Amino acid sequence: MNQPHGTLPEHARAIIAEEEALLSRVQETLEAARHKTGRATDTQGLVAQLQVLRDDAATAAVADLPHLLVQMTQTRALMERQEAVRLPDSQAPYFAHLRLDGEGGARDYLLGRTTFADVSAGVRVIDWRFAPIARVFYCYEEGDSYEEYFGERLAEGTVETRRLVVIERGVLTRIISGALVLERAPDGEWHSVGLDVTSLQSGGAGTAARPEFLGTGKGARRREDAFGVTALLDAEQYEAVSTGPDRPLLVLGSAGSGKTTVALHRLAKIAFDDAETFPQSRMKLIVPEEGLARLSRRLLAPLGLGKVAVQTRDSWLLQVAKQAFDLPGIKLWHDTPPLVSRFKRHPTLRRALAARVGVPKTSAGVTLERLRKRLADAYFDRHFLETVVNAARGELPRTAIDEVMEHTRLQHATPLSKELKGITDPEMLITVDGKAIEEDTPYALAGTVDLDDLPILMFLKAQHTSLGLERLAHVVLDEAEDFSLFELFVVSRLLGKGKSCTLAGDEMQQTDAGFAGWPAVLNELNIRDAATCRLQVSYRCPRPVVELARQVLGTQAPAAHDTGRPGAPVGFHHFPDEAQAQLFIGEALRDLVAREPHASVGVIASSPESAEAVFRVVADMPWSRRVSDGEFTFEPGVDVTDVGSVKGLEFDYVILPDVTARAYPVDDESRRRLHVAITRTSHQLWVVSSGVRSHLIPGAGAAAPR
Ligand SMILES: Nc1ncnc2c1ncn2[C@@H]1O[C@H](COP(=O)(O)OP(=O)(O)OP(=O)(O)O)[C@@H](O)[C@H]1O
Repeated sequence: MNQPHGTLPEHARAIIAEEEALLSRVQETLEAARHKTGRATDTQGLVAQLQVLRDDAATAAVADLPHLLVQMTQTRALMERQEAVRLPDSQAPYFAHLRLDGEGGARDYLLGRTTFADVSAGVRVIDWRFAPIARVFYCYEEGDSYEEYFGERLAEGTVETRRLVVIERGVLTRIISGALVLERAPDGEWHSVGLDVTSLQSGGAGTAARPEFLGTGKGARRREDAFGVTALLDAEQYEAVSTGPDRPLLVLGSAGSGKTTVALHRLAKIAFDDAETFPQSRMKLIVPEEGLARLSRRLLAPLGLGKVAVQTRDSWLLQVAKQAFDLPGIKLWHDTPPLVSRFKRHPTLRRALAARVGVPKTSAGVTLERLRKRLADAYFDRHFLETVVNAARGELPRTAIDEVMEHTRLQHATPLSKELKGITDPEMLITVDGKAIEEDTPYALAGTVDLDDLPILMFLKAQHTSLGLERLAHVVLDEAEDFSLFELFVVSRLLGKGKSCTLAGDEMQQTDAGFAGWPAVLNELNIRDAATCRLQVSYRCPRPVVELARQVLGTQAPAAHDTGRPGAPVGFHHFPDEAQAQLFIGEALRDLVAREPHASVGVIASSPESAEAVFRVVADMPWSRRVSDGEFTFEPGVDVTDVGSVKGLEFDYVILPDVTARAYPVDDESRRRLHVAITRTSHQLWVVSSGVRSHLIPGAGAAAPR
């Protein structure tokens, strides 16, 4: 597959020469522009640039006009604000090369992150968000005829060249032209290598890896982030990204199909197309977990969206609740029993509570404390709780009723501090180990509010009066299947009349039972007319992983459209006891990290406790990290974590250390949890078990567990 430069065919060498010459020209032109703006005072430099642009515009072809006009507008705006001109980064000024043969003859366009044109030098770097040219790039193949509106006028022509290029630290290192992939080795020699576009981002094609051997060579060498996914968006994704800013959009698709990618690129395009209506300060991304919040911030920065606020659902809820109730703080209880939490998040509670509230008569009594008491009345009403549980049709066990009542009783008990207010000596309110007297006792719950209650309390308040929340210009909800109807209700209050929002989700990844369904989600947000796109291509996971994930889902699995690219087979390893399994994992990790020091590895346990146990075997290694609060660093190395923390994330290698019958019993929720863990894999997956292996893994025995 590997063909060195000397033996490359003539046309491949011509492509390399052409791309290298083009890059040199761009870098020289950029250098000159930088020199010009650096020498003059800012304003003088801008005036000069505007003059050049005007001259260009006077002689430009139709296809050039739109981006020249954009650049003129931007330059004028900068002049008004007395800011310096932003030029593309000459270390990586663009990521794609498009040559169009149209009415004015052949023209080269380079897609990058910042627009820059010097038409006299034949240099046109176009921001990928800039519609007419970008649309041709994303929606047409080399050799296709195109017909697109450039401004008011219809432009026609042929796509002569469509190439992806990787420029790292100012050097061209990769060219992809159709099926031809050319790579520059560190010694400067060019080679032709095999094509696997879908895995470009993570390093290359699948190899003939064996299931019992961890490692496919992907993490052996350092990978630069030069080849951003922006260059790879497929036509379907680009269409979704280009949905008009006012239209709500629901992005659906299986794990790793690019939902987050689409949502974030849409945000970038909206901000670019109409920065005045959609300033970054009024756009927000809300995600269920800290790990995904951190990843999203990293992905937003190169898209120029560093000022968009990214919040976890919990921190967002607390922030809006404080605003809605005009309180500096709310005493939260963070250890809500899982069943109580599930009850409070279930869609049937939303319906039952709406019916119970009835038509409000007065806006008096909407303080947090008053509403908290009213909500407690409902939680103490056994008949009401039974109605909710019955309506859930088996998704909520009957034991939830007593658990909710007991939990509410503890939260509404008189705080110990009040009961003991006769005691004036503060020393007497401290235990021998220095803790407050109610700590670690049921009294600690007294006077607290569950996080899950915050949206319910806001819902109750909104029945009487406005929540007084600041409106947002655009909201993105990632992993939208994890938002309860009450939370969506609060989101709808943030959107106001605009309704500009993007929801990305996959019902197969809901972490707890009780997803209301997409129609109910859209209904709650009052966006029944939302555009919907269903992404079909599985980009993250190789085929063996996709197939296992589908088998684990069983009858819940949606119809298959695409089963991913070829890749390493899944390794199944079974041991009589846990200690053996952990030692085996420790050895395999040491070996892998020695061979592939730049790989990212996720050891994803079924629970935090199990993650803690596995971590012990590698805790002393400098490359191992125990990630418990979503504090991922996204550096090479091994993250030992649990399935509750990894939604939306991905690793080159994934090891599931405890796929036992106890950790993943045969029920729908376990199926979805295991499916989430499996689909974090971008290269190779190992499923490790001890004792009794989970029956969710198909062909127990046939898949050669050891
Ligand atoms: N068109 C594409 N070509 C190549 N890679 C892509 C493409 N679109 C997305 N990817 C890559 O696929 C991976 C998964 O993308 P993303 O995280 O957006 O998927 P997702 O559907 O949100 O996943 P999840 O369901 O796990 O949340 C990322 O590495 C992303 O960069």
